[in-house]
Amino acid sequence: MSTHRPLRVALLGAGVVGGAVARLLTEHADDMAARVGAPLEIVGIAVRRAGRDRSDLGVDPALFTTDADELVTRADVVVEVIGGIEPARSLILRAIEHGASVVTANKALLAEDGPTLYAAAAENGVDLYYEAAVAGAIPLLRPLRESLAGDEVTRVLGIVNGTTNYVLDKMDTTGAGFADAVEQAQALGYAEADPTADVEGFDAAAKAAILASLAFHTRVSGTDVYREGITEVTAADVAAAREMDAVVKLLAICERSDRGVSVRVHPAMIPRTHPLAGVREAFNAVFVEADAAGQLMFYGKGAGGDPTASAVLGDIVAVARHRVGGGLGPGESSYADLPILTMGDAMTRYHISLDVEDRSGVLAQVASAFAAHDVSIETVRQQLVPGEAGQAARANLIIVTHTATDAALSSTVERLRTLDVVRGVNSVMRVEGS
Ligand SMILES: NC(=O)C1=CN([C@@H]2O[C@H](COP(=O)(O)OP(=O)(O)OC[C@H]3O[C@@H](n4cnc5c(N)ncnc54)[C@H](O)[C@@H]3O)[C@@H](O)[C@H]2O)C=CC1
Ligand SMILES: N[C@@H](CC=O)C(=O)O
Ligand code: NA
Repeated sequence: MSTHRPLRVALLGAGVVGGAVARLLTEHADDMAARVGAPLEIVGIAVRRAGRDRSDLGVDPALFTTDADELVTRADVVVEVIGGIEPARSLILRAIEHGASVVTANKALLAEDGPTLYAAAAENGVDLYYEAAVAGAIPLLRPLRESLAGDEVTRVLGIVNGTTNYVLDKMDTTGAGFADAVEQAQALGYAEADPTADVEGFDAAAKAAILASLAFHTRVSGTDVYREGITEVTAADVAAAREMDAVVKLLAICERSDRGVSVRVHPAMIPRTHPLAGVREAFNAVFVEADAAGQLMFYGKGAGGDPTASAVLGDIVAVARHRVGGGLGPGESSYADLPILTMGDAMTRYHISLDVEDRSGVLAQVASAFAAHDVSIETVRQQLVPGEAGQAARANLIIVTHTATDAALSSTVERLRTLDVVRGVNSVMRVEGS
């Protein structure tokens, strides 16, 4: 039995994640004490509104407070799960200045201003842990920060947003509409307080920034990440992918080359045979490629109260152990300071669907637009579109390119738009994973 004094834990937020943390911390109190070497005592739970019935959490109602500023000054470990930039940032900094170690799930804040928090933690000799911030329950950041610290990571590629994966999966498998699928994801506790962060790709971009920073020992913020969400993905895009035996996924791609670091988040078609294509509902999956380790794959629940709380609890145990036994976990590592490349430099492939006139010379004109930008075509498929009486015959051209820079590919599309024989560009989507 440990003789160490109880460690005081302050919880900021009792929403989807905070509620699950409070409940699990209480239910597993004995096991947690044994693992840490000291009892963990919840000294307060900051909430926005007092008086709500929270009896389902199984914690003493006297612990709820609306005074988060005061609460953070009397804790050994502060767990921030309110989300957003402010007041989360000020509360974390105040907690650190008062000597508390911090556990947070707040990827938005880390991607916006992580270095300020890491510096404050280092200056005050406390831990700042955030495993839950990327891919929920999946142990991913600790492997990057610790297990792979001796290797050189070259690529991190994956599905890191549960809400958008859920939405795209429902659109593909049940033909659900976009808005209905988003509502379902919200009801299941996957979506952010404002689901715009999910569907516009901000959440995945924040996670990509955190992953790239850890993987490449370089500061990458959310604004360094090229971002496209899934709001422009149409049922026709999903159907076009199906025709190619592919699926549409929102991918986060962090790559290191001789020239620097490229970090992007956008929807892409991936072949159904690719392991990421089988990632359903709100699950996440991330591939990591490292020089010596080769390919690694991480898979599991990336969103939801209990799965996210699992990662938070793991971090609480880690930082509490340091309180008992001494020492600190690794801090920020940004020594490599690699240049951040633009999206134009990224190497990718395009799937382009064109509405063209069905007459001689059309293919040659289209092909010349690709050649002009040194973009090589992998496949071309033509489908005749039944024309209306008296109108010129039309065809749908579906072109998949070989790999080229995104700048060359997007210039090619611009050129295609100017051709007389091209009546319209129906859709353009990147292709990854083959
Ligand atoms: N829900 C999920 O699946 C995951 C969430 N996260 C992150 O965890 C954090 C929390 O997310 P959720 O629990 O889903 O959000 P939520 O909206 O369910 O909970 C946040 C809670 O904080 C409370 N709150 C807001 N301002 C406050 C303040 N000043 N003082 C005290 N309480 C305040 C809100 O009333 C709400 O109950 C966010 O940073 C989110 O990005 C991370 C991974 C997964
Ligand atoms: N809203 C996020 C929650 C986890 O980070 C998601 O849908 O993945
Ligand atoms: Na995680």
